[in-house]
Amino acid sequence: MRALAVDIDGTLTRADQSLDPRVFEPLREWPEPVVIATGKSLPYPVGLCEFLGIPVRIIAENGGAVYLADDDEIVFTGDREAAHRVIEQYSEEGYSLGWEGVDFANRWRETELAVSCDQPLEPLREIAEREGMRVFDTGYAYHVTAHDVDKGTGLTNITSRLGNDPESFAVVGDSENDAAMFEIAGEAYAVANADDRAKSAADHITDGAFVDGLLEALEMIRNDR
Ligand SMILES: O=C(O)COP(=O)(O)O
Ligand SMILES: [Mg+2]
Repeated sequence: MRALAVDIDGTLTRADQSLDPRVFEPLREWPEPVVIATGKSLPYPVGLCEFLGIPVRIIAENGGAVYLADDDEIVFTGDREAAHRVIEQYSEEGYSLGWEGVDFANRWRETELAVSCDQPLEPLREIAEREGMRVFDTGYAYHVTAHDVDKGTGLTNITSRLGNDPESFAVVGDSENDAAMFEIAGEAYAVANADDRAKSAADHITDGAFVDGLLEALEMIRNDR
């Protein structure tokens, strides 16, 4: 059976972004390592692994922060200063990060910055490009991220530390921030609600959306043994 890397938003969640309780048992019982790969900052996937009751193996911040319980080390990559420069210029043009109240999207974020989808995307992309950065539109946030960081580099980092390779992983996700890991994994599944970029990088597109799609993918991965 392959090891597993799964995205959070759009893949383990329902349409309202709440965790679908059907993910608990299959992830707990998966016989190979399970990696939670997300654009969210570290506390979210750490908490998720702890509440699921699985070892903490995570790719956070779109690959900017990678932690493995196996060697108990966090590896950071990215260009936080450049992300700040992008947001500074974006603010000068009259826009903002856009999060209401306390900004939990960025509070613990260490290698990139995330802008609310309420804000305009095009000026953000233009400024990011000028600063040598890029923007991932996950459908849940716009992430200002360095070009040499993505969930694919995160997965490569994980596999080099686990002593296997990305080919030994099956991955499931829903958006353009998953595409890089889709391209290097042994098998890649986009759930039906995935964006076009994720769908075109995937080997399979599930019939079901959200966790219906995840469960369908897990069944196919099990049967492929
Ligand atoms: O943080 C986001 O924007 C999306 O998170 P995800 O990568 O878990 O879907
Ligand atoms: Mg997602």
